[in-house]
Amino acid sequence: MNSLLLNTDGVQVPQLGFGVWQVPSDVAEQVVTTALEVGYRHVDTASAYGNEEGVGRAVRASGIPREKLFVTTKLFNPDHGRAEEAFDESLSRLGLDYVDLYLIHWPLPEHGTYLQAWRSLEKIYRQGRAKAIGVSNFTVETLTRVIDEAEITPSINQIELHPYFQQRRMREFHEANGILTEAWSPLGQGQGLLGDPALAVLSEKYGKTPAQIVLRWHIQLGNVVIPKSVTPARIKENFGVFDFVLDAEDMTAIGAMNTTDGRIGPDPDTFHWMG
Ligand SMILES: NC(=O)C1=CN([C@@H]2O[C@H](COP(=O)(O)OP(=O)(O)OC[C@H]3O[C@@H](n4cnc5c(N)ncnc54)[C@H](OP(=O)(O)O)[C@@H]3O)[C@@H](O)[C@H]2O)C=CC1
Ligand SMILES: O=C(O)C(=O)[C@@H](O)[C@H](O)C(=O)CO
Repeated sequence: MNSLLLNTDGVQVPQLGFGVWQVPSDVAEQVVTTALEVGYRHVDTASAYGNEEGVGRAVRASGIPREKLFVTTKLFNPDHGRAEEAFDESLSRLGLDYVDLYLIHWPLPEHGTYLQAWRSLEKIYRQGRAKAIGVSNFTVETLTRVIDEAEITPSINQIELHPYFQQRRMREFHEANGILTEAWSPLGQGQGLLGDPALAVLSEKYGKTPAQIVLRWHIQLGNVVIPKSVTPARIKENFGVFDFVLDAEDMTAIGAMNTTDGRIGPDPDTFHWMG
């Protein structure tokens, strides 16, 4: 399993993780248990997903030493002004003493509260209760403000990223600032992308499924990647991406799949969902 170094105190993140958006808490307990049995060591949840309890139960029952696991959760939008309390509530639902990564879920630029929230995350980090801190859905503009005005640069920005929406500008910005790019909806939510004829050609060439081709592309780009599945065979399939390498020509071919209107999820500049 590949790991990437974060910009904070030598903390490493397993490059392939397991996402649990839209998974009810009891199902999350089952599928995280399956994922940990398959070999995943990194789980991505959020307060907004309503499944931190199930994730925590699976993590605690796994028998895997806590330091070998990487658990991420996120500060939900209505909690920007009470981040320390919200963090305590997440820890308590997870039943853990610390998380490996705590993220601001959305920047909500019109509310102007993300810097205040970030200062609370810095405090949580200094207390050792989050081994690393980062953001999600931040744009060049909102990230620049954090970098310029806060003391700690976010270690990761988790953003929508898949072959139809490749986020080149954000990836370049992250690289220039020592921030890791983490891809959400990395399989395009399993919709049209996985049936694309270009992926069928590569699937045939490498003897790998379209999902494995896409995940391998993310790995070779240097993204942290967190596919979600509640299907045991797919959970296993998505982990099978470390035994082959896409050649440069095929990386370029997937690079050419980018579209100008490929976004599936909300636009961070205008998304103000309060739950
Ligand atoms: N920070 C943020 O704002 C956001 C973060 N996220 C995070 O990213 C994670 C992943 O993103 P998500 O939106 O869930 O979408 P993904 O791109 O991971 O796709 C998940 C969908 O693809 C299907 N699928 C999974 N594996 C395969 C496969 N091998 N073959 C065919 N279909 C497959 C799943 O079906 P099934 O489950 O039925 O097997 C599910 O419907 C989330 O779970 C969450 O942790 C997501 C959105 C926003
Ligand atoms: O999954 C997440 O982390 C999200 O933020 C999304 O659910 C997002 O809120 C959304 O897509 C709502 O439609």
